Amino acid sequence: MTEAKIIDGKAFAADVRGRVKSAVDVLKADHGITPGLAVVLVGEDPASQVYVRNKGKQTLEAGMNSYEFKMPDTVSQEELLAKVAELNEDPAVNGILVQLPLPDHMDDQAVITAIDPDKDVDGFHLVNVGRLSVGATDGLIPCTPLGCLLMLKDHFGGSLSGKRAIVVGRSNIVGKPMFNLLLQESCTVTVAHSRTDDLPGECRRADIVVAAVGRPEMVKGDWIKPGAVVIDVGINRIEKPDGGTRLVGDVEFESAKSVAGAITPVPGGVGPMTIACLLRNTVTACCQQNDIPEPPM
Ligand SMILES: Nc1nc(=O)c2c([nH]1)NC[C@@H]1CN(c3ccc(C(=O)N[C@@H](CCC(=O)O)C(=O)O)cc3)C=[N+]21
Repeated sequence: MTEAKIIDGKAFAADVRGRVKSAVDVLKADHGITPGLAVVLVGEDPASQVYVRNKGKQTLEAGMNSYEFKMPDTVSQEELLAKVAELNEDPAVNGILVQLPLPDHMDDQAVITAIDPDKDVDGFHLVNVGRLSVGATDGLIPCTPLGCLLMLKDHFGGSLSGKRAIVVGRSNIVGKPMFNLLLQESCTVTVAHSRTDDLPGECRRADIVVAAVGRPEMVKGDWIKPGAVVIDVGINRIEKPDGGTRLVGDVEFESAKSVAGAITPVPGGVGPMTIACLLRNTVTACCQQNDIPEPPM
């Protein structure tokens, strides 16, 4: 048995960002338009600040405009909604991302609902959830599932038709949209979760395993069908024996690697693709708002 191919999400994401940049160049040269992404961060969470900084940096590197708004965690929901309303009306802003989770005194769903669905580059608005579930072509697709799908299609040379897929996890931001995307690609899809009977047995039937449960190293190597493709969405920070911390996924990488046909690592797998797809969605949104055909990405 040969070892799995390690899918290099970092390299793949750099490639997607390159294609996004080429699309941005076309929009600038042929239409005089520079896409803009607004990111709103409420509070001082250090990890969130790092993510927001990376998003801003990569947005600029792709040739787009980046607008960052930091609000203290004492801000009221009304003030945040007023900011969202202002960004909805601003023609320079094609995409709006409000970093989640919001502080406890705010209602995440109410804030998402306030975003113009056509600027909702996270794809979390109910209108985009609905568009995805009916297979509409004008929706914005959540970045993490979209990144997973791009890696899977690349691995299989374009078509996933007929593959047996399992999504472990049923969240609104990964599990459910991933189910819809795989179904649309004509996979036979199982959605498993904490109450699933015989989760190892369900996983062993799958040609494609997408792990998105948020439990460190839960999916073991002997749950994987030999040759299956494993996409690990988890990003869990765990304590090392020496007291430091390290990042692990939802899959036990070492044992899965010797069984799978291909596997994404953590870090360097799905994470970088999430940000690349955010930039891609911003270009998609910009083209739709300006009635311009989307350059190939
Ligand atoms: N409205 C909203 N949209 C989001 O998309 C969103 C959000 N809120 N809140 C926070 C989470 C988290 N998130 C990540 C994106 C990239 C990496 C990433 O690139 N990770 C790298 C490095 C990880 C590290 O070193 O910490 C990797 O996996 O290789 C991780 C996490 C987007 N989020």
